[in-house]
Amino acid sequence: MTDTTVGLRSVGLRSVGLRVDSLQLSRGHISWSHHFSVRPGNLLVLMGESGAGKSSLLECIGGFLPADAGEIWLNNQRIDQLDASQRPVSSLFQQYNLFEHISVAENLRLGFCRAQPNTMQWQQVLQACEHLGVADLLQRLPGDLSGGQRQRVALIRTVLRDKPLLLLDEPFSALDAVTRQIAGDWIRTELNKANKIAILVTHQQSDSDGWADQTLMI
Ligand SMILES: Nc1ncnc2c1ncn2[C@@H]1O[C@H](COP(=O)(O)OP(=O)(O)OP(=O)(O)O)[C@@H](O)[C@H]1O
Repeated sequence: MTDTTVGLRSVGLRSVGLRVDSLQLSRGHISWSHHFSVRPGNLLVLMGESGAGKSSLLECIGGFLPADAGEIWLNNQRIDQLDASQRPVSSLFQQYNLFEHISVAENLRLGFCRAQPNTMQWQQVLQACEHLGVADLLQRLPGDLSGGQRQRVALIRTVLRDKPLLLLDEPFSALDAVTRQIAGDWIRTELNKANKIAILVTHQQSDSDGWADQTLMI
């Protein structure tokens, strides 16, 4: 069994933020035990070799893989017993989750309640699109985008949704070095602005060096 125990001492058992408490999960004959916490506004970078269980942990926190034992608390609410659709979590998985039959703009709107962002929320989306270099793609279908463009669109939707916890599974894997830097800096800024928490899976030590408040190796 792989065991990750970090952070609880520094954050204490305060109820704000994310607390993953003696969480046990398994896949086939592999099992993991996780015990850590993350403060509001902070970014936890999750690293480990291929197959180590990084995506499995995100899937469990997101509600797509049931835990065998333990609890997950977010801002004073126990969330591990909620269905995935009810968890206050916004996830970016490796497949990017874009709907192919609707435009980029419509995909971005889907991140918001009844697909109707208010004026301020839509303004933030448009600013993010400018900043990340996808503003001229809004009327295209996802199938007409490159892998890196799709990834940035999905990242914008995931980060700007009105959810306090972001799960980002290799969000920069299709980006060149310059765009990666811009995207990482942008995530950091958005976390600080909205006091959100993010768990970001990566294979690059430089992502941890550049943006992490804490790093968890599994
Ligand atoms: N849907 C599944 N059904 C059964 N086993 C799975 C499933 N998904 C992953 N696994 C297994 O669980 C283990 C952990 O996989 P996981 O995808 O969590 O690792 P990872 O650290 O995210 O890997 P990578 O860096 O390659 O994305 C692996 O041994 C993998 O083969």
